[in-house]
Amino acid sequence: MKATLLGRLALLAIVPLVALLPLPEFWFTQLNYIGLYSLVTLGLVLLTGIGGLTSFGQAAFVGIGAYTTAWLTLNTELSPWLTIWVGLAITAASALVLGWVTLRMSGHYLPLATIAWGLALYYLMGNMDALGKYDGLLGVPALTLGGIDISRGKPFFIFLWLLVFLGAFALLNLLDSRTGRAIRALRTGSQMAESMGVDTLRHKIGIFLIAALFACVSGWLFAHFQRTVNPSPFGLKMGIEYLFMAVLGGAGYIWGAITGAALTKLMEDQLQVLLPRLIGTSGSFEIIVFGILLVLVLKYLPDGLWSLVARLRPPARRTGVPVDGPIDLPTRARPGHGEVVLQVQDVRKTFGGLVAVNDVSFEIRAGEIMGLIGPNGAGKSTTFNLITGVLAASGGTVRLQGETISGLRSRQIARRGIARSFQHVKMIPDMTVLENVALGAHLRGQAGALRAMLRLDRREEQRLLALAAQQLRRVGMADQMHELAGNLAMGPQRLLEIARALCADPTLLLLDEPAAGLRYKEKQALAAVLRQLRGEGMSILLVEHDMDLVMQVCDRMVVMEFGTRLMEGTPAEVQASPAVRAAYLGTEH
Ligand SMILES: Nc1ncnc2c1ncn2[C@@H]1O[C@H](COP(=O)(O)OP(=O)(O)OP(=O)(O)O)[C@@H](O)[C@H]1O
Repeated sequence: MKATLLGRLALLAIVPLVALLPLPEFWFTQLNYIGLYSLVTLGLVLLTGIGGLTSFGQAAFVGIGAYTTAWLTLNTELSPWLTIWVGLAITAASALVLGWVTLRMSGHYLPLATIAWGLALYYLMGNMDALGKYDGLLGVPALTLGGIDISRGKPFFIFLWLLVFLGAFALLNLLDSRTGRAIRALRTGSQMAESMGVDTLRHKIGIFLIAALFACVSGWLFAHFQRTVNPSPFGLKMGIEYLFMAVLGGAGYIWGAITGAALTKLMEDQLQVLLPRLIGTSGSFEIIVFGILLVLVLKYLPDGLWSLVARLRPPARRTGVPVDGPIDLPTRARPGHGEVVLQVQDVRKTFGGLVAVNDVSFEIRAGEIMGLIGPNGAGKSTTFNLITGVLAASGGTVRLQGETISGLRSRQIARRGIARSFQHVKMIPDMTVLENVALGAHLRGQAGALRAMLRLDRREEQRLLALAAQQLRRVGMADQMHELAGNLAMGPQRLLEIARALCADPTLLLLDEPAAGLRYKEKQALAAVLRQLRGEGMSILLVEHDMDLVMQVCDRMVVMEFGTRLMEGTPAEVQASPAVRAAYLGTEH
């Protein structure tokens, strides 16, 4: 922590020191453009590289910041120090509306909507008399601080780059937090994050908003730096160029944003001189080179140039937040041993004409492991998805401790005390095991994005990480907590999912084929963990194909066939049943 803080202070101190260097004015102008681009790409890294949402419309948000301050300072007495807030408010309102409409839909709606948005705003700026049409607005006043003009040269350089670094630190803080883990989970699709209680739509809109606000600040600075605004720097071409900068630098890395912005600006300048000379005619040929470069980077270095630097550093290891501190988080009231925890009553699911689950009923009691077995296509996963809210039931009721949960969304069900694992492990490979597990504790914290950015979340963060470490010890993975999750073998990956689910302090644990892909020893370790959890009073529903494991650990089991409940009984009763044997062998019974 201290090392990080010192490093950041050193970076901030370097800015005024660089300004003291006897560099030609031209270089400061270059660095100023790089800083302005970096502010936009920082937001894009969060949005696209980390959140997995593509926007071609960031230049339009830059335009809003620039035009707002230009128009207001030219037509009213407002100081630029006030117009920035107006620009931010307009940006926030447009980003919220755009995000709210498009982010609810999956697929390519956001990229398409941002293209439409970029084009619409470009033509709006170019056609409004009040905004000077395509000539724009001239004579934007200078930005002054204490009577000093800070809108050009070295003073602008210092102000701008301090903002760039502070913005980068805020984003780094954000990513290293409860909200940051939720944001990083967005790329894996919404199912896993929602089952941890994350409101994925809110988080998507949140990062879209943050990226737009970063772009707006860049536009505000740009208007006072250029002293004039016109639509061309805010068009779709520039929107694509910002995306190129983020991809080139490394869309998953905060420092990749600055790297990409710097390289693009420097290359652009060189190419604009060199290419017309080589070709013998003038034109924007650099765009062709950028296009080729983009293809090459995506093919050979999909994580961008910064990934080369990131590879040199040791795997992420948190030293700042101690993981053995007090946990001190509120816990759920536990049901008494033998009390009914889950009641599945006449649950039904149809897909068109197919009845995948046909009026199935069963109960799970506190402190027992219930197996849900059956041949392929019997309806186990569908039943699992009906309980966890991934699918809406066509009929029947599911109750958790007497409260009806059917019809609720999966994050609402998670809040009520059901935690789950996935048939195909869902985790974030470039986060550490500890961070992945801490994602399971999402609902046990409250700190939001702003608190995280300002580092006011440390007490809570310490508790969440201590809790994650405790659950990792519980499943025997204490030694691996600082490894990258992507490096784990299948056995530990399954245990990671169990530890993550346990972080939610669940009343009921639902495990979807946890033994799939495990070797014998790993299965034994899994069986030991399940028995230990039952010993601690946990109720577990186990959907599993591995009969050895099921017979070893389950107290009772429900057997399904063709969507219906074939029988329910102890492992011995199920094993002795001719009907079950026939179902598995595919013979008549
Ligand atoms: N989204 C869906 N749309 C249409 N049919 C579906 C859908 N999901 C499942 N089904 C069908 O419902 C039936 C039950 O499938 P389900 O995946 O629940 O079985 P399962 O017992 O979990 O099988 P497995 O052991 O192979 O995972 C199957 O016939 C399957 O093809």
